[in-house]
Amino acid sequence: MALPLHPLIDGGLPLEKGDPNFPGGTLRCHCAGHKVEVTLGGNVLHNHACGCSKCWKPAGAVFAVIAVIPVGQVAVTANEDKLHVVDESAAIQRHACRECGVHMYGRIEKDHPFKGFDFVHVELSDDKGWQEPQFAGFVSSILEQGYDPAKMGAVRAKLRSAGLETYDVLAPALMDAIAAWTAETSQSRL
Ligand SMILES: N[C@@H](CCC(=O)N[C@@H](CS)C(=O)NCC(=O)O)C(=O)O
Ligand SMILES: [Zn+2]
Ligand SMILES: [Zn+2]
Repeated sequence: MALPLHPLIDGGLPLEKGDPNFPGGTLRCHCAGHKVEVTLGGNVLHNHACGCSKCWKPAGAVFAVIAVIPVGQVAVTANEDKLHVVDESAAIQRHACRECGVHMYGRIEKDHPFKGFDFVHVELSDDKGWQEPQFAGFVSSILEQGYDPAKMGAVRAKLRSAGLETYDVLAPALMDAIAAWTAETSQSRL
């Protein structure tokens, strides 16, 4: 059964590994001209598939592929005036191109365990060597967007066959980091 999930996951297994010495590269939006460009000064961390409704996905994809990178390694290098924040009330302020809708980077401005990291989609770059997706998160969230519940077993099996363990929030190491941050910040407020 063909089960398209995302071009980076569908196109041949196992996933091509990233280059540990990769120096970074440039992300470009989908506009034909006057593309928004974001230059990343290093490789990404915690790259993963995300099934949530808020992350940008290419046409036809069920999952987004999204990673984090320190804010200091992110620079908008062309056509910044085309960017707008998709949802000002979200923790992650997703800066998208007004014309093509592609999310160029997401930034957290409020107190949050991941503040200091930006969220980016490496598929917007032609450069090779980006860290490959490490796991699939928010998998059950695809149902909230109308995905057929009968296909969930096949979706999880396909993700696992690509080497991506599936979680309904994030992978344990990230959940631990969030919980430890919550404990630390609540104690400091006592
Ligand atoms: N089930 C919800 C989950 C949304 C969600 O919590 N997304 C995660 C992963 S990207 C998040 O950290 N969101 C924060 C935000 O969007 O600001 C949905 O699909 O909309
Ligand atoms: Zn665009
Ligand atoms: Zn998401």
